[in-house]
Amino acid sequence: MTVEWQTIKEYEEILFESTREGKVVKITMNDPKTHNAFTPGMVQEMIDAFSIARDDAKVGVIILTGAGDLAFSSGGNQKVRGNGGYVGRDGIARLNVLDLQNLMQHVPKPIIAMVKGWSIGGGNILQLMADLTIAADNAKFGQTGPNVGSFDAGFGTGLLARTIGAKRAKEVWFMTDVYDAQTALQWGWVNKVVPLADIEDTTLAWADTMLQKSPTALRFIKAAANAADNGLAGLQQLAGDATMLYYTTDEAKEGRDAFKEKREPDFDRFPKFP
Ligand SMILES: CC(C)(COP(=O)(O)OP(=O)(O)OC[C@H]1O[C@@H](n2cnc3c(N)ncnc32)[C@H](O)[C@@H]1OP(=O)(O)O)[C@@H](O)C(=O)NCCC(=O)NCCSC(=O)c1cc(O)c2ccccc2c1O
Repeated sequence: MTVEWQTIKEYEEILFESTREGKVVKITMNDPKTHNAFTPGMVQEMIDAFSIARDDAKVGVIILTGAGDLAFSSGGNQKVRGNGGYVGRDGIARLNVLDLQNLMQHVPKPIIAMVKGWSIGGGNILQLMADLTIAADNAKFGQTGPNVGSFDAGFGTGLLARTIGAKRAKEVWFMTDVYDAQTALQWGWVNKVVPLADIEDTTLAWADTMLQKSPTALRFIKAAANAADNGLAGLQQLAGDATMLYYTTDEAKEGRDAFKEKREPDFDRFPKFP
């Protein structure tokens, strides 16, 4: 089925669109001539788009994908790699994809990676950071770091090991082989494999299902799923969500209002639940 996408904001290196009356947004890495390799500029644009999606209370699900049918992403653009990182329009070398990885874990809404073709290097780590992955039957997964003088020893190694198992993660990094979609499915690297022609419909069907669920429940499940692995940062996320909920209660409002009204708070009337 053809889906109508509306542009939310114009960028140079990504597309940022919405459908379902703004409830589902799609961020598309848009440089098909390099298999959607990312530059610092493209990463900065994705950070901006994810931040907009995070702040928009209408948005329930975020899709991350690559332009065209041949690639999700081939990772960091080696043609702009300098010394100490990837060099952006400002001439500064940086690894700002690490900021994007963190943001993807902090955005309190489900992120679906919609993977067609190559999912390689840092691109594959972005699909790993997504909460769910729908892969087309032409998808190919792998890490190339040791071939090109790079590695991601953070989420790219640790989260991969937690996702597909330590032995398999080490194989992926040490051997730098390419794995097809069925193998990725069997290893728990992706959630579902569908024919290429069906991938957008399937991804939207999953998004539609999640839109029917309690957004607060999904928010806490995402935070809880990441909390133990992320130490105090994971606890901070979960605790921040709890504080946000607490602020909506009459009990918390009483504390705020008493301060503003220069009186003692009356917390005695609130139940002490078991
Ligand atoms: C992905 C491929 C296996 C596809 O091979 P294929 O034969 O199908 O296509 P071509 O090789 O002919 O590619 C077509 C066209 O695209 C250009 N291209 C492909 N990938 C990149 C890339 N990553 N950067 C720049 N350009 C790319 C290619 O040169 C061709 O254009 P021409 O004009 O030259 O014809 C194969 O392309 C491939 O292996 N690509 C490289 C994959 C790779 O090594 N990626 C980088 C890994 S490192 C990384 O991503 C990374 C990024 C970070 O930001 C990190 C941050 C912190 C820690 C670690 C990081 C990290 O590891």
